[in-house]
Parts: sequence; C-alpha cells; structure tokens
Amino acid sequence: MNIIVVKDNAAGGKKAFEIIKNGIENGAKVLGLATGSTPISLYNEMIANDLDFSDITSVNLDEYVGLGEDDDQSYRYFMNEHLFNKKPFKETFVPDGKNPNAEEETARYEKIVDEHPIDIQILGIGVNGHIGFNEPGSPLDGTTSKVALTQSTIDANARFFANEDDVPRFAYSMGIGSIMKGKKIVLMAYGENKADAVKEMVEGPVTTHLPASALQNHTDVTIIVDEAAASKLSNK
Ligand SMILES: N[C@@H]1[C@@H](O)[C@H](O)[C@@H](COP(=O)(O)O)O[C@@H]1O
Repeated sequence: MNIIVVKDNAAGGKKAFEIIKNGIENGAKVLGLATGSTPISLYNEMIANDLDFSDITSVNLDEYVGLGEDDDQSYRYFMNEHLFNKKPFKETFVPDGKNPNAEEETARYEKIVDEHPIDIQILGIGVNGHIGFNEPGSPLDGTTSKVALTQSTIDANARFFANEDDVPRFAYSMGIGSIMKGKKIVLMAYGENKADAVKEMVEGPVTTHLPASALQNHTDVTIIVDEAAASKLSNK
C-alpha cells in the first residue's frame, strides 16, 4: 500500500485529483465513485478544473434501499448535487434504491460493474473499517448485495438525517470482491475518528472483521490520509 500523508482534507482532495487526472490522461475511462463527506474535496477539485469528463463513465458504490433520486438523503441525489450536475459525465451509475426486488437489483448492478471495468476506484472508510456499505463480517470476495447497516454506521450517518429513525436500515452495495476488481484503488480518510480503522486496514491482519483490510491483497492501492487519521500508524 502506498500511503500519502497530507495536511488536511483539502490537500487530500488535490492529491486524489492528481491521480485521477493522470489516470484519465493515460486512458482511464471508468471511475468508481463514493459518497460521504470524505470525497467532497476531491469532487470540488474535479469541478474547479477544466478536465473534461464527458467521455468518462462513473459507477458508484452503494445506495440506501428505499431512497430515490428525489430524496435529498439518497446517494444519487448526493452525487448529482456534489458532482454530476456541475461536471457532466458520459454515463453515471448508482444502484437503484427504489427497486424493492433485491435479487434483481443486485444482479443488475453487478452486471454493470462487470461491463464497465473500473480503472480508478475512489473509497472512503467507515469508522468500523467498512468500505462501500460492506460491514464487518462481509465476505471479502462478495459481489453486489443487499446489506443490513450496523448500529455504528446508522449512528455515524444519522448526522445527515433529521433524526436517527429516518436512517435507512438497508443498502445495496458493491461487494468487496466487486471493489477489488478496480485496477487502481484510492482510499481517503480524514480525522481522528478514522485513525483506528486506518491502522487496522494497513497493519492489522486481513480479516472480515475489518473489511478494508482486504485491500492489502490488491496490488495498486494508494491511501491518502491527513495527520489525524495517520496518527496511529507505526510508520508515519
Ligand atoms: N457508504 C458510505 C461509505 O462509502 C463512506 O466511506 C462512509 C464514510 O463517510 P464519511 O466520509 O462521511 O466519513 O460513509 C458511508 O457509510
């Protein structure tokens, strides 16, 4: 794993953007994108730059079950607001949270992942080490599935909702196996509350208890962390 320690979230966004720009200039056509507060600085860089994305396809990691593009808490709404409305892409994919048929939706989305091999996969990390919505215990070779959110994730994400009861309990998420198919992976983490997960991801055993630890088995991973998120690493 290539670890880059930056001063803050804004500097991390610039670093991640450099990687994307370099990738696109060298032929990358498909970006795997993530939601959460972490990638916002990267999306701001993408919007501010004149790099053209009209030939680029994006495939997002996950979506809350039950929420659609008009729900302002949905990940589709988030992506439209923070990136796609301001920077047009060729095509953008997010799981359809409004499809109540989980079997159908997860098969449909995994097919999308297969048909659009991801050149650069952007990731954040949950405080419990989840990537996408793959909670501790998820199979490290899993494909897109309907997942139940853990209480820790519901608590962490409640800040985006009017109250905790409004946080959906399920999501459709690309699996860890789907994520590992990305040719290059860039994971960003900022803030002290991510320090334990970052340490376990980098230095701990590869285990389903810490889903992001699976990335140790990928050959091209860059971790961009601020000093607080890096604070528990042995070799900073
Ligand atoms: N499904 C998303 C993850 O993809 C994201 O990495 C995580 C961290 O969010 P934040 O970046 O706001 O800390 O939140 C959610 O659970």
